[in-house]
Amino acid sequence: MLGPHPAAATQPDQAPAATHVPVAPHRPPLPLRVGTRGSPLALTQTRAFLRMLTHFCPVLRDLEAFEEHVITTTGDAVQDRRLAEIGGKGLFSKEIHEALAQGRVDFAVHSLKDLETVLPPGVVLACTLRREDARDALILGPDCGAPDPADPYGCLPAGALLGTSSVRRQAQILALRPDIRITTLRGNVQTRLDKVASNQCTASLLALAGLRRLGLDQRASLVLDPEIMVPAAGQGIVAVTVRENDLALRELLAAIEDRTARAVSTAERALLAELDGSCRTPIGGHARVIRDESGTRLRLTGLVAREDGSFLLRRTVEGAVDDGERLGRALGAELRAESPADIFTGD
Ligand SMILES: NCc1[nH]cc(CCC(=O)O)c1CC(=O)O
Repeated sequence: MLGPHPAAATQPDQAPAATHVPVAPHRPPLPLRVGTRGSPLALTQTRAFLRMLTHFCPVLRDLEAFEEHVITTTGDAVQDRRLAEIGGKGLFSKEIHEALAQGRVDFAVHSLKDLETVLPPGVVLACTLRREDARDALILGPDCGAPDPADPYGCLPAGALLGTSSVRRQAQILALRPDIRITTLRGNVQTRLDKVASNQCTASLLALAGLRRLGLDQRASLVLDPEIMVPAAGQGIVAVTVRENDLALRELLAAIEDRTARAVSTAERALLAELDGSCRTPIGGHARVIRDESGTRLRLTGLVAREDGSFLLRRTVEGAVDDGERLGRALGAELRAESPADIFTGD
């Protein structure tokens, strides 16, 4: 039914200027085909983004304007092993970007934190959307005590079984509570909540952003201060990728970009790129735009740790809002210089 997509055709340069064929820059060929993962969170994010795009761009206010293409990624297909053991980057985006490069979809919506720092050739980050809360939340099961913000892990009984597949969360909690045991917990957000509720693990840690978007944030027993639990780079930000040469779509998407989200994600992703850890290296990155009497600036916190929590290094730097790339690189280099080398080589 689709046939060759109009975007694939080159503009006829033989069209005589006298005909004044209107080439409206904001009217891309329809339908626009959006690539997305099929998890409830991915679909919720994708549909919210399409609503926003429609609101911004009235020409798309047509039910036929979009076509949703659900693409299963390696990260979706593999549920029984720790992601860190599968190895490789872009586990949640590789197949989607193949579809983009091959012209099977026109753009793709992702959780920025699942997007590799170096995108495949010909693919660019078209826009970053306003950040939802970047913090992690503690999900407590029936064996836990009452949550106390002054002592966030005090509610976890000795030897509690924490369900997580994130080495970043694991390392940070073990640094404060070495008695805690870690068990791999994968699957979508609802599955993980169910495993805590049914006591298959004592507690878990999830991004508050995902819970909020799914309307499940009442399940967050306690939200962790980013100083206690440094979030992942890009956590809470939805990002859209597009073909580098699709200038019309890039222009459209750039217009709805949230500039603060771009500034913080540039810094966080530059930090991640500089550290170039394996996915077994616990790394956190969290930037904020600070506005006070001394002006507006970017504050970036980075974290490097050992998986077992026996080493944990956290540093914060500040700089100009538009200098995130340099700031992230500099902080990454500093953290790397101060960490034992084996953390990055995985020996
Ligand atoms: N791969 C898991 C993933 N990717 C993005 C989110 C949450 C939403 C976000 O960070 O924007 C989650 C779930 C979680 O970490 O709890």
